[in-house]
Amino acid sequence: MPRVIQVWRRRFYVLALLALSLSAVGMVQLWVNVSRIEAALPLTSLYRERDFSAFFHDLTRLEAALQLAAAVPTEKNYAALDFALDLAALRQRDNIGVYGESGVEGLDAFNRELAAVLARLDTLSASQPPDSAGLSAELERMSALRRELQSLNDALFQSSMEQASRQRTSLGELRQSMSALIVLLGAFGLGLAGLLLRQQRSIRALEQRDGELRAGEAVQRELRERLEKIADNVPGVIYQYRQSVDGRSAYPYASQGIRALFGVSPEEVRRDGNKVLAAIHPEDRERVKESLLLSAQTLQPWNCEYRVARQESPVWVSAYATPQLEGDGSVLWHGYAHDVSRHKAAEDEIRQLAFYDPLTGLPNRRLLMDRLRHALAGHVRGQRHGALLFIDLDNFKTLNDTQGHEYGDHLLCQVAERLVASVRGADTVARLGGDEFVVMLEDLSAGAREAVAAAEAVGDKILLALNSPYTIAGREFHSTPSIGITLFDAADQHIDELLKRADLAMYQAKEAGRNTLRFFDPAMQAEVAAYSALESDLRQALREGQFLLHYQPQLDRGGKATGAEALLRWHHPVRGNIPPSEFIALAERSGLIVPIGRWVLETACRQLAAWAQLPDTAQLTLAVNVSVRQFRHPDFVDLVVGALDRSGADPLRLKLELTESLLLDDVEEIVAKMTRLKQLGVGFSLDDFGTGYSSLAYLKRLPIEQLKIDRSFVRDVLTDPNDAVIARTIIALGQSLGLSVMAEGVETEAQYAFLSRHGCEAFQGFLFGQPKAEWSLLGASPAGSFG
Ligand SMILES: Nc1nc2c(ncn2[C@@H]2O[C@H](COP(=O)(O)O[C@H]3[C@@H](O)[C@H](n4cnc5c(=O)[nH]c(N)nc54)O[C@@H]3COP(=O)(O)O)[C@@H](O)[C@H]2O)c(=O)[nH]1
Repeated sequence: MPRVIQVWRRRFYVLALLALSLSAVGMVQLWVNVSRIEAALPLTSLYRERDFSAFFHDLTRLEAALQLAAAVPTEKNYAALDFALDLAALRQRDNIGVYGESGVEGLDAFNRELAAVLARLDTLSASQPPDSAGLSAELERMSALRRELQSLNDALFQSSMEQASRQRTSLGELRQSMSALIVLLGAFGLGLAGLLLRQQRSIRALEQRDGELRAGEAVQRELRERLEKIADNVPGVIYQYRQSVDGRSAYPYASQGIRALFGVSPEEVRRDGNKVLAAIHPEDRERVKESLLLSAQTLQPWNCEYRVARQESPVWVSAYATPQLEGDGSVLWHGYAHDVSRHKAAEDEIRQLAFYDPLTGLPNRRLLMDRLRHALAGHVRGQRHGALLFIDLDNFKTLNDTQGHEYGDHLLCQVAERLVASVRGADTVARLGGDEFVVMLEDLSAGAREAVAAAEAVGDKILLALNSPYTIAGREFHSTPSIGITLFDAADQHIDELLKRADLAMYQAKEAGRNTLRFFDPAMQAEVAAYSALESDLRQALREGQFLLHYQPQLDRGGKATGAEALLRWHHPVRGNIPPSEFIALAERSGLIVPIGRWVLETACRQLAAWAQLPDTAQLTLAVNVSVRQFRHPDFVDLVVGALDRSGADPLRLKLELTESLLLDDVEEIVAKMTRLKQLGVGFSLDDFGTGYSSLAYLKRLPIEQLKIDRSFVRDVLTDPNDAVIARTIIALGQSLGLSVMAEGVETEAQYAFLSRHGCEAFQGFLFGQPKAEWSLLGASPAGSFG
């Protein structure tokens, strides 16, 4: 086979194969230029190559015979030449119509060779002598043969051309059918390849899906195991609970926690959930059932707290579950339940602390106010009355102070018990603090008169109960109460005011001689209203800076100024100057004394620091009044320290005036606070000495340096022998305790002389100067002497 054809064939196959395989993997579209390839189709079957070699063989033979006849022109050689010619002509004749298109080229070559041989044959014929008859005949025959060969050759050429033309036609047809076949094959191959590809893809997808499914299953298995592990390890139980339409219940799933919580295993309740219900405290069981039923009906989440009965103490369980309606009508809850006993206990404790008095266990002020608010909200205006009884023990502070706190605490607890025993279970007995109790009576009666009678009856009962002797630590003790009563109905919306009314009535009872009860008199209402108005004015005064300080000089026996007392003044924008006696008590009761006292301290310290800059005032001390409530405030020491620091005042020049009433409460804490301030250099003076109750034992322990004789004794010191004795005793007491004694409210020279004669060393009063806004206005001489 010719090389070119072989190459073409190989290329075609390789190309076709490549195209098919590319198409099979979906990478290229099959495109085959058939017309190029068809030319290289195996035409060699039509190519009679061997026939041409036979021709050339004949020519070679003819050539040889020719050469021999030319060289040796014998008859024999001519005969051989004749035979060679004959043979060539014969073969030509046989093969006409056999050659294909490519055979034409071979035939051409053969004819060119043949023409050359025949030319030489003509030359040979012309060179032979004409007398050789046999030879001439032979030559004649050869010429005829030559002509025949020539014509045969022409015919052969013609036939070859026709044959070639036919072959071309059939080749064209073959090309077309081959193209169609190839296209068909290509298309089929493409389809097949696509199909294969698709199949391969689906197999791959299936394999992938299978892999994913397997992986998913593994993940799910792991997840399930993990969830079960979590569910079994969380404190509490995670469950599914089903209630069927026929009333049966079951736990299709319950974590292991169900054992600890309900004392049953998950297996036990898988088909029958009643064991869990049976474990619920009998008092809570119905409530649990009802709430479940409601959840099933409404398909709302179920949230319930209940107890699980235990031999020791019940366990509080908090359960939460969301219901889901099943196809068969049953309800399936997915839920979680856990032990909340500790939370409950903590809640109870917090509630107890927030709403109950730790000493007596009675409701505190907060709970009382809450119940009062509810009581008012529940009442229909004018239809039912209630009553508030404000109870204060008459001599509690004395008892507490002389006998100690424990004794006082015992008394308070016994009072609480007696109060509770004196009223109905629905009524409220509260302790506000200290020795103050409040009893709230509800639903007394529709009519005010009957309500008054009912409240009075309870009040009398309480009076009687609290008057009975108490036994504390084996000793008998007597205590009496003062009771203030006020009625309320739905019209009363201001619970603070209700308490104020009862409080005021209680003060009326105190003023009426104690150990009695008083009803709030509507005439007191004006006072209540005035108090309320004053309170809000005080707040405004603080905000708007309506306060100022006045200074009253304090002198030594020689009349030389040693310092001053800072006295608070309130310049009311409408009412003008309001004296402290009219608002200090209210400020104390409302708690406003704390911010007001803070302002006084800050201002006084700044004044001290300013005086320190001037020679005339640099040596002066400044006394500042401190109320009991202010001193008891936990931040009091820090407040003083802060005021000194901020102003730069010398602590040695600051004197705090405390009242005896301070000593009625928690002396230990008071001593500790005073000691801390004393260590900084701050001095203390005991104001209004002689008017209250002071235990000498405590007095000795206090880091005070001065006693101030109350001005009520000074006022009548010359006319009332008792006051004179008191004044002299205080002076003597001070001397024996190593304390200086100051007489306040000194208005006359005679008072001054008397007190001075009996050893009083320090003085303050109008005799030396009224309180003034500035030191310069006080009229002291440059040496600081007055009068
Ligand atoms: N907690 C605080 N209490 C304060 C403060 N400022 C004053 N007060 C207390 O108010 C009460 C009344 O005080 P005030 O009306 O200022 O009366 C003082 C003097 O003006 C008055 N005084 C002084 N000398 C005389 C006198 O010769 N005769 C006379 N009739 N009165 C006189 O005495 C009051 C000072 O008393 P005291 O404080 O006991 O030394 C009064 O209890 C003040 O303590 C404050 O900032 N905080």
